[in-house]
Amino acid sequence: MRASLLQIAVDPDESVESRRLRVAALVREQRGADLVVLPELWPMGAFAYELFATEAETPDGPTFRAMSAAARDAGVWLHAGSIVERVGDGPSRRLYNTSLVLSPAGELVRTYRKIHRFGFDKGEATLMDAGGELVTVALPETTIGLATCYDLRFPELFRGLVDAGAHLLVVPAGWPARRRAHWSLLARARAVENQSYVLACGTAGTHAGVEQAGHSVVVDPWGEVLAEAGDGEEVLTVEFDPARVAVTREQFPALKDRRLGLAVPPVRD
Ligand SMILES: O=C(O)CCC(=O)C(=O)O
Repeated sequence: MRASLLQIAVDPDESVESRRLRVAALVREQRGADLVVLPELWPMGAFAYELFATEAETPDGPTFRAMSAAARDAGVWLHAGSIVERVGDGPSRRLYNTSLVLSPAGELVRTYRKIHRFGFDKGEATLMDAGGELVTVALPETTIGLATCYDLRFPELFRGLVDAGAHLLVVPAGWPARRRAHWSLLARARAVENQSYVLACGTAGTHAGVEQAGHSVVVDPWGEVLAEAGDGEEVLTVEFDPARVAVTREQFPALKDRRLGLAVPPVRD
């Protein structure tokens, strides 16, 4: 299986529409890949909070239309990263950080609304609503499980995806450079503990004053880094055998030793 991770530079001097056209052209260049992955909120940037409302769109909006045509022209499965999804209008309007997965025919196959919102008492955590549903997608070669950026810090989400049949965990992100070490460490941890491939695709550049970590990475089910990007915009292409997940889980069957339902001891003073 061949995957291309497009580590897009998100800089404020490029308009959202120009970036969409540029990214669509990059996706078209990936003909021959089985899966192409884009980062989180690449149209405007994960920290461009002031653009969330104005650039919010529905899952069949301008980003989908541009990516649909590009996926079809390239004949690839496309994890199109995430958009700010708008649901409803007026006072009842809601926003979600929503990933889109498209088939090689350009159809929208599944969406995933980011479950863990980042920012504590500001930013995404206050501007967006949280998703509540684990999402997997069956591709011809393997089953992928979806997570987004800050989700990477929550191992129980990934264990849920594995229980739902995922062999390959796809994590689009807009991770800041300041915590790059966490990004690399957590991507490997999620791969090792879940005996799964991890494809983690971040952004490059600086937007809203936040330098992005880059260093998109592909980790195999043994925790080995198969490929890692640098700091700038880059296409990271990697070939791997999805069957290695089943082999790893059989040869080192740690997942079978899980002890579920352990009683929580009472709190003592
Ligand atoms: O967890 C982190 O350090 C970064 C998370 C983040 O930037 C995001 O979810 O947008």
